[in-house]
Amino acid sequence: MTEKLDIDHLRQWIGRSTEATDIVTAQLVMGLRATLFQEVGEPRKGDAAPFTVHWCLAQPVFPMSMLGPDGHPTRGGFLPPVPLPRRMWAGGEIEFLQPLQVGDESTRTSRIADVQVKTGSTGTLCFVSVEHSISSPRGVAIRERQDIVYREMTSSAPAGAKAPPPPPKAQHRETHVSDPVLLFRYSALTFNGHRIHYDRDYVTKVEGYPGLIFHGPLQAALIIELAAKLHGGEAPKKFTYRGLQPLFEGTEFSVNANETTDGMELWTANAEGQPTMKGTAVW
Ligand SMILES: C/C(=C\C(=O)SCCNC(=O)CCNC(=O)[C@H](O)C(C)(C)COP(=O)(O)OP(=O)(O)OC[C@H]1O[C@@H](n2cnc3c(N)ncnc32)[C@H](O)[C@@H]1OP(=O)(O)O)C(=O)O
Repeated sequence: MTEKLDIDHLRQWIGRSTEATDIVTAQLVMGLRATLFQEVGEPRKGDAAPFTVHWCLAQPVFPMSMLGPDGHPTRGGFLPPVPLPRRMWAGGEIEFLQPLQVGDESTRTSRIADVQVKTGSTGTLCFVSVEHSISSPRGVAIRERQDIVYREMTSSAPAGAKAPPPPPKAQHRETHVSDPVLLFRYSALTFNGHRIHYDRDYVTKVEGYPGLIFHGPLQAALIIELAAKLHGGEAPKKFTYRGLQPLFEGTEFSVNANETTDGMELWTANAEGQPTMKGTAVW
């Protein structure tokens, strides 16, 4: 049973802000490269880190006694106390201004930008948008908006679910396997205690999904790295993305790109070739 959503109360969180600082270490860069299927190498001070290393930096650390049932910090601190039980990373927009480097001290300033309730095909959704600005000693490195969605506990497939369309064709495709060890490594790198990524009993019996869920930011990170690789190693100026459906453990998945007149359309897809996250990159 879900508590009633008091949107006026939740919107009082808009404008709250927080700041945290961390250092881009060579060890972190090696771990992230390995998790992004890149050559690990021997990163040295001043070497560029993977483009989304900031998602591993200065993550909130709370004692075990302050965690909620899903493994995230109890809501109602920086994030509003949304009473819907199932949290997901919905999407966002990132502007890359300059790369973070090994040895950088980086500060992230975060602000709750919006809280909205919507009705989707899967039930009630509450979106919380958080804006972040990430700086390095050379100035602002990244600006982004992250959309987090909280979902009610619905039983099954979206109402009126139809047969999926044919999988989209890709000019560029990389395939990997969504091994639970990969998910565990990314949870560890991001100090993300969310049980849906590593606790199979919890994700299937409590949240009702068929298996462990691949992180949204890990899909986005792989997409961004592919975009940059296809564009001479340069991160897009702007990347806008949205999670469409969960990607589950244990299957092959792909990272895909099509060049367009303005940049690239990119997506991750499950073993059936159906997109699970899609994004647009412009340079
Ligand atoms: C880290 C971390 C957690 C994770 O990584 S969780 C894993 C990654 N995330 C996902 O797998 C989410 C995949 N997406 C979905 O499952 C569905 O898209 C979702 C979010 C359940 C919504 O599906 P619905 O079918 O119920 O929604 P509709 O398509 O009918 O849309 C209803 C309105 O909501 C807006 N909307 C939908 N999706 C998004 C989105 N991704 N971002 C922003 N807004 C979205 C849509 O535009 C509709 O709005 P209207 O104004 O047109 O009504 C961790 O926890 O840390």
